[in-house]
Amino acid sequence: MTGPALPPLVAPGPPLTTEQVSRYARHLALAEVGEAGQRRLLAARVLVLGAGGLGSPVLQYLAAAGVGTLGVVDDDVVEASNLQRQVLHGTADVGRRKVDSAADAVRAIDPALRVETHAFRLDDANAHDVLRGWDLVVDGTDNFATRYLVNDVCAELGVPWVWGSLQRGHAQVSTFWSDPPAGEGVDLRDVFGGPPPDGTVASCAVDGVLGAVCAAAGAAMALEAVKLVCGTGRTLLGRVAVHDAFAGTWQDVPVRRRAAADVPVPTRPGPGTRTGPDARPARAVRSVGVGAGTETADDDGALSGVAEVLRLLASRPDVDVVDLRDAPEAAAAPLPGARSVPFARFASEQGLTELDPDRPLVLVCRVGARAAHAARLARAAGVHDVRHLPGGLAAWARVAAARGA
Ligand SMILES: Nc1ncnc2c1ncn2[C@@H]1O[C@H](COP(=O)(O)OP(=O)(O)OP(=O)(O)O)[C@@H](O)[C@H]1O
Repeated sequence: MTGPALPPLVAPGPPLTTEQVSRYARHLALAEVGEAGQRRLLAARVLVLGAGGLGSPVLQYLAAAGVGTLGVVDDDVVEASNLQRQVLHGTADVGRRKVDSAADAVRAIDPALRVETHAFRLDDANAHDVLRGWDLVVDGTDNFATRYLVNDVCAELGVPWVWGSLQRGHAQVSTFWSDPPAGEGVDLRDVFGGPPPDGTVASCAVDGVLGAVCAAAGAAMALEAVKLVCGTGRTLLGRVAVHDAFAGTWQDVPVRRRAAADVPVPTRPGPGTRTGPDARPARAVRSVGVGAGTETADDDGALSGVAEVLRLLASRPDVDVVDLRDAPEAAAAPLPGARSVPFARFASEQGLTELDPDRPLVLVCRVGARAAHAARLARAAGVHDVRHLPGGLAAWARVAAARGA
């Protein structure tokens, strides 16, 4: 499945100079970019939110690609613990404002580019002013409040935006545009409803993140920006690309515009939620974030605890108990009797079509978010009896550790 062919976001700028012909020779050799595409890139205004793990590769590749005006918004300073993945910054930058370090890095790549820095936090009060006037927004921030703010303000302004999210060895990337010139408009609320309740999703600081996953996801986000600016290839509009770095896989999860009747709990005025591989109405959901940074929780089918899963495993051989953890997570505290299907595979089109709609399904993961999201996908795929374990297998892992498993 691919997204719609979209027209270019940006009109071509002036003819290329001799220097530019030389610098962008490898782009010019590509029919998909060519001279017109390069002139569009040079004329483009792209705002990058966050100069951290995702923002670093995004800014590097957009600068190298010749995006003429780059905006950078970040209110943070560089810390030593950032250097493992925030490759825009070096040891000498520790303590500097990230926007200053990022601007220097962009200018080192190409001093001819314009860089606009905003060393403050994007919030409700300034979002319209900050996001207005850009051709495209690329969000490399790390929190739900900012993502949903960006989603809703971009929808109001009619601006497309590229989203990325990371956790541990997972990444998710997509393009959202509420009212695109071709294809169906979708936004973040179509995927996850709304932000999760506070404290339900662990941060990267707690959960860790593999540094190079930022590069994989950030490069995918930069690619989205290049395709949108040039009107070339197929973007991820209507799909979420789900990367499992430990498994070495990329999967596509289709996204559909939510039905008007499906109303979630939005943080700002707006319609409801809907996702999944078909157009049947989803159950009312409230959303949260996933193992990969974002998932959706669902009150339906919630099991009471690990003990209930163990009882089902012992007494109901007809129940399909699926462990959605990655192989390393599951290996640390295996759940005997459960079938292992890592979340990215489960959520893929192939994974969902392999489900038996008439077999009761129980979904478990590490902290509960992936299982809740997978439950929603499984129901949308037609499975009648789906249950999941809020809170995940953390309690089971403690038991396994105490037993010396
Ligand atoms: N609303 C916001 N406005 C401006 N910048 C933001 C906003 N929300 C997040 N950011 C920035 O987005 C970046 C996210 O990157 P990342 O998570 O890799 O970095 P980090 O917050 O430094 O990580 P860690 O929490 O591990 O120290 C951060 O630099 C953060 O300051």
